[in-house]
Amino acid sequence: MTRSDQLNRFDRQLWNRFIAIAQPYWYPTSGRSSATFLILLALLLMFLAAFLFVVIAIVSLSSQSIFPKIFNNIAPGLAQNITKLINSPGILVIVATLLAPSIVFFIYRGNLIPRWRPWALLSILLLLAFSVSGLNVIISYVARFFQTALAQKDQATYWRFLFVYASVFVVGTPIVVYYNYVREKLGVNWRDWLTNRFLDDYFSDRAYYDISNNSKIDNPDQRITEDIRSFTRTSLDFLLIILGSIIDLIAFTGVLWTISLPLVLVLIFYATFGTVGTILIGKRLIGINFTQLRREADFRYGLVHVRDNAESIAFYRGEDQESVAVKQRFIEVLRNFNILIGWQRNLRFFTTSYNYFVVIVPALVVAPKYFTGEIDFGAITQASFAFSQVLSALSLIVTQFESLSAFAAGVNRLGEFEDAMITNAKERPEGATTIDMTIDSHLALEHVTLETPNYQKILVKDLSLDVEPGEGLLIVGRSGAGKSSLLRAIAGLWNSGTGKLVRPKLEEMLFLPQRPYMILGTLRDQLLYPFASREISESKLREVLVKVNLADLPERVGGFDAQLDWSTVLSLGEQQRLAFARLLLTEPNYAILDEATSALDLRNEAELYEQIRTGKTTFVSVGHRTSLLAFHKKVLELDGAEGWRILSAEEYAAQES
Ligand SMILES: Nc1ncnc2c1ncn2[C@@H]1O[C@H](COP(=O)(O)OP(=O)(O)OP(=O)(O)O)[C@@H](O)[C@H]1O
Repeated sequence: MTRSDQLNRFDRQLWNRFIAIAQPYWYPTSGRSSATFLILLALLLMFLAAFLFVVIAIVSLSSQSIFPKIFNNIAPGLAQNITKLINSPGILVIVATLLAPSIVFFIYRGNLIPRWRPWALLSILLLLAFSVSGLNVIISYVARFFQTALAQKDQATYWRFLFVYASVFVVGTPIVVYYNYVREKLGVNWRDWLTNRFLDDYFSDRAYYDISNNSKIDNPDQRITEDIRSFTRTSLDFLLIILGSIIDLIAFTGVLWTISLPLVLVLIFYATFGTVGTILIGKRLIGINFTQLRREADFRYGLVHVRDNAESIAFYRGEDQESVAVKQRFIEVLRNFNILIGWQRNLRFFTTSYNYFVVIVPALVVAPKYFTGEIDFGAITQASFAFSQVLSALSLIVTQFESLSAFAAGVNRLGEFEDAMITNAKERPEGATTIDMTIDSHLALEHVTLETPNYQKILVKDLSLDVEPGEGLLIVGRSGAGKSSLLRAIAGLWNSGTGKLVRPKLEEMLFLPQRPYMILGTLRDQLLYPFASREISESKLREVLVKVNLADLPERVGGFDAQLDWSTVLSLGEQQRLAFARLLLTEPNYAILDEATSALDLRNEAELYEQIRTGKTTFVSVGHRTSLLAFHKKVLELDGAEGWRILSAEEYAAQES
């Protein structure tokens, strides 16, 4: 089965992924906990329905006893029905529906109390959802009464129910407004929680680095921003749509049943036909939506890439090519989008005609009853309304299929991303070995064979060496020989291969990568990076800037709290000197420098190394210049064909001269 076939389906994997992402906000995931979670949710619904009944009963009975005449005019029979229910065994069901969930929630309180906020918001939201559905039922009755009064020219009843109609809206407005507000609020809280969880996973165990090398996971940025936002929003929307549908189904099937039984049967047949038809026509949409999300993200990334590399592109005058490349990505977006709207069109042929017939079907079935005088005029409108309500409840898949398929695509993207972060994303072949890592006070490699992460190429074979404190090692070799890769292995970024690596804790080492890295932040943040919480006085910062020949920098850029786009404002050499300033402030035991002075003139380079040599720091450097020999005792030469040699600095200098 191909990957896109897998994405095309509503299946168990999709459900498991959905639960794995959605559930932890509400209930911890482990073992069979998703069954517990779903049961708790169902119990909450039952509890709220019973609770709402109690509230309505109290309000109705007390209104009836205070204003019996008005109440019986507006809601004939309501108080009697409630009293009948209270006096029947039905009351036991209601009491049980209130008690059982309370007991179960009490038993599971350990897992629920820390998550009280989402559950409280959800309870309010569900109560409001019940109220909105209840309002719809009330409106259907009130409209029926005043339309019948209209047809019968019964003025008094007409005005009375028109007034009731208006009052229902007055009560309904805040309910509907708050229903939407609480839904958004819960959506935001959930997004907040889920985004932070994904960010934590993304930054732990260097998952962001491994994912950047993982060809399956495109555009993690979009997954964390857009995909999570639409996930939380749409999940809540679906929950409420499903719940609303169930309530409507129960309430309006009752209404419909009292008007016409055949209509209920026609309805069930019609809805089943619609659902099956929609799934058959629409199932391709999930895969197409998945591709659409990816293409949109690729297109946006194309533009971000141009922004990040604006100067290089401008020097090369690469506009034409960049524009073609970006437009090509946009063409891909549109190509898939055209397929998407083609399938949406096919689906809509079906759903639109399906929806048109909703108006005709009840009229066909109910009108003869009106002509024979079996039902009143208002019942026709009420039947149509109830029919369309129940039908849309039963046709959930028909009406929601497009958004459901987009949602499924989003769930797959997030699920895949989460799997990659948790399993730590390295695409390792079966039986692949890794280099052992041991923490000690010195740096040493014992019989290390280092391979590229995908195990396609051996970079260096059976390498053993020792870098004692104060000694210093210079790694040389032609371009592509594996010098930077060896540093990556020391840092623990790469570990494909065999052998043993001994090194101090990472806190005692500082790596300066080949391309100086400038963070988004102030000059002070820049200097303190990556240990931003240290308290270092401004005079100390100035002292260090003097040492790296950047004494005038604070004045030039507007002080230590200036925020600039540092990687464009500073020259490459200035960025390298700033990186050295970090080194001087951190004073690590080992400094690992990957051509960290390549953009500097010889004098500046020598001065920087000199500054550090006076401290306690030992160097491991990669570089091509023989001038660096003065600061290192040993030289490791990689020949680019898995071989290596260790020489003293003097031997290497003699060989080069
Ligand atoms: N993420 C990666 N996956 C697979 N191979 C890689 C990856 N990164 C680099 N390589 C390959 O590993 C080899 C060694 O790369 P490395 O960056 O260590 O070279 P280097 O000796 O530092 O070169 P230079 O002096 O040009 O910086 C190269 O052939 C490179 O193409």
